[in-house]
Amino acid sequence: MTLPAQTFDARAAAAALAALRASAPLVHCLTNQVVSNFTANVLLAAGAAPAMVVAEEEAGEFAALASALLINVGTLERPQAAAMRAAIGAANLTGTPWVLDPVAVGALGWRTAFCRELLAFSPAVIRGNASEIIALAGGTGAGRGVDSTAQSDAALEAARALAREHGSLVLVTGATDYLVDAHAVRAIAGGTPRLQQVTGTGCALSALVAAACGCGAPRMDAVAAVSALMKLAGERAAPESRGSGSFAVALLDELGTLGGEDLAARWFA
Ligand SMILES: Nc1ncnc2c1ncn2[C@@H]1O[C@H](COP(=O)(O)OP(=O)(O)OP(=O)(O)O)[C@@H](O)[C@H]1O
Ligand SMILES: Cc1ncsc1CCO
Ligand SMILES: [Mg+2]
Repeated sequence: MTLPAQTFDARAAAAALAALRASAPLVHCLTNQVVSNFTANVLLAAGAAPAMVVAEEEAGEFAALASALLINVGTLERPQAAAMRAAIGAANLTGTPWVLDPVAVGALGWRTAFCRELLAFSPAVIRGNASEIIALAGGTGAGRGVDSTAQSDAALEAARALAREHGSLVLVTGATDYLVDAHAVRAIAGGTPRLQQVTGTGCALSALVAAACGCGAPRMDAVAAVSALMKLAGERAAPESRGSGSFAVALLDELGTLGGEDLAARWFA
């Protein structure tokens, strides 16, 4: 049975965001072609340092010296799959935490099998929408392409099963984000549906999750912090913008401006 969700610790998250900004983690991104540039800009805005080192010949070398690694299968192709295996292998040898974003898992067979194979290599965090998390855990969660057809709370059982089996934290995103480990569920509510009208906000959040894993703060607090940061940046950007284009720009501005004290003021009960 799923545990009742508690709200997250906004003060601890605020401290974790400060630690992220202070440490400027170097995030190695093996991500999809659609969101690569946006992801790099989101990381920079939040105070991290992005690097997209994509060749199989270099991916292991770079993963070994990065603060954290992001694996996102959104536009997976065979050479990229080889680079991902190399990067994860090196990351696990050197203790670099890595994050899995299982884009469109459940909707497509090859990437579903690939992501299930990767679970054996213990991702620090799995971040996906509800359909992806349900499918990754073995359920019938096929979304509509890269989009979820389920609400995030429908994926809580699946998230807990993944957390238990693989020792990962799982962040299921949606109107409420749920951060799940084997013992607890923390809810981060808020944001704006506008976040779904710009491609790659979830993918870029997964990169921020990697930054959170590489910043030295307690992992649960740091991942909650970046979930809350994306939600609050969306809330602030929405009224400043005229449509998707200006929303994306305002979102980057807000990601760079908001600090831990803003998270605490928004969510501290
Ligand atoms: N209905 C909603 N209301 C508020 N925030 C939302 C809503 N749906 C998603 N979000 C937020 O949008 C961001 C992306 O989450 P989403 O679940 O859409 O990821 P995704 O489907 O993987 O996105 P993408 O594949 O485009 O990168 C998260 O910050 C999430 O909290
Ligand atoms: C639109 C799209 N197609 C493959 S990956 C991606 C980015 C959002 O997940
Ligand atoms: Mg996604």
